[in-house]
Amino acid sequence: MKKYFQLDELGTNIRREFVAGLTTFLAMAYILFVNPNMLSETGMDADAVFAATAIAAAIGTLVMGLVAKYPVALAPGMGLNAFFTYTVVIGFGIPWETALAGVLASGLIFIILTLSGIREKVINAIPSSLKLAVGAGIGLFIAFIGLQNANIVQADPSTLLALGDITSPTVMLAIFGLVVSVILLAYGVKAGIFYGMIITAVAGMIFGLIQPPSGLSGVVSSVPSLAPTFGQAVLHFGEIFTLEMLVVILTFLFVDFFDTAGTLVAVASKAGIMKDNKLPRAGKALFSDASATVVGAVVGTSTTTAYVESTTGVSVGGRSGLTSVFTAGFFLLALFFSPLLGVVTSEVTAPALIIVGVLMVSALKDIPWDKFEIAVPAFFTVLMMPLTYSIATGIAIGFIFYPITMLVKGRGKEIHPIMYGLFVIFILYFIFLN
Ligand SMILES: Nc1nc2[nH]cnc2c(=O)[nH]1
Repeated sequence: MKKYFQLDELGTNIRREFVAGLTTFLAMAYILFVNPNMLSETGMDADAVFAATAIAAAIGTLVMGLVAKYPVALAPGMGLNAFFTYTVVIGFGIPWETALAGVLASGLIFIILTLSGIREKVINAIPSSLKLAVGAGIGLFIAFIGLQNANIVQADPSTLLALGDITSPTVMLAIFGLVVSVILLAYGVKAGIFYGMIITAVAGMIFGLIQPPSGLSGVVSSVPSLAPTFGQAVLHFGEIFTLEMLVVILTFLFVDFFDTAGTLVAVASKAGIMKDNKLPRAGKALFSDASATVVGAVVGTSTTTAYVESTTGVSVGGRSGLTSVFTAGFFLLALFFSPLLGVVTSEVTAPALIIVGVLMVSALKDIPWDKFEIAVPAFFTVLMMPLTYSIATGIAIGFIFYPITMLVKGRGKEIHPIMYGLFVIFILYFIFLN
């Protein structure tokens, strides 16, 4: 096992990979509750979606760990589950079974794109400064998710966003967790984020903000049935051949493509596994991601994708695919211990998400801000991710500016032809999206 995962070469060990796998799992565990909650608004069975979420995450993450050997975990994405629920099913009135068939189609197209090597070529054509910007933007995005989940920031009718009610006990618990985790990390404790989560959960139980598990039934439960959602995507595959579904499928494809590319680069840079600004084994990592979407659609969930939360595991030392194998194992275990996961509330995970933001924005220091032609696309890439609540939209806006500023500054020769292609595709994306 040590040899297969090259633990010695990567300067890691089984214990550290285990803590990393558990940390990533805990940072992502909220999806086990958020996803069924959201998708059930379409009429899907919440218990089946819970099981589908855990199974899709476990299989996708296991393949990523074993085949691509990346410390990257996967689960149904928060951007695309919202698009699936609120735009496709509730907005367009498309039945969830057909929408799920659309997810399946996008996953299959992805596999074809990956096998043809197109995805890998696109990722490698992105200039290093924009790759850094993507990583930093994802950092802001994930910190924003954390701040929002913990209600440290909240919606405001006049300014869109404002500070939340920081005197509310649950918000105070999240802030307590944040301060504890920051102090542990400042002292150099590698698993500071993980210990911070445990301390926050225990404090939450002591102060009555988190329900402690009671008795055996509060800890273990049977695996919910997948029957209501399993295979519906396949059964309804014949319904995707409409113009409306074509737009839906292309959106699934587009968002997943760039979200995954940005996330893989961000996590790989953080883990120090990028070589010459390129992703080693990129094809395998992309294939793992694409097949996870297919598995997810078949069992009953919207697009499964590489999670930015994987950086929490990397930040406690996770470097190899073994981290992912452990994370996958926890997702499988979660199927049996679903009541226990109630302890991992958003107040417990929020500090981790916010601190990961701190760690990820460090990429900003390597962007040449004194070069206006780079500063502009990098700035929009970073800023628009949290503001539009979409990694893919941030990338699209930033990448539209890149050839414009580079050409005007007389640096046209340095632009990779693929970046021109993306310029056109992103403009078309915005035209047809609206
Ligand atoms: N990269 C990524 N990470 C996430 N974490 C939660 N949701 C998402 C998502 O949609 N994309």
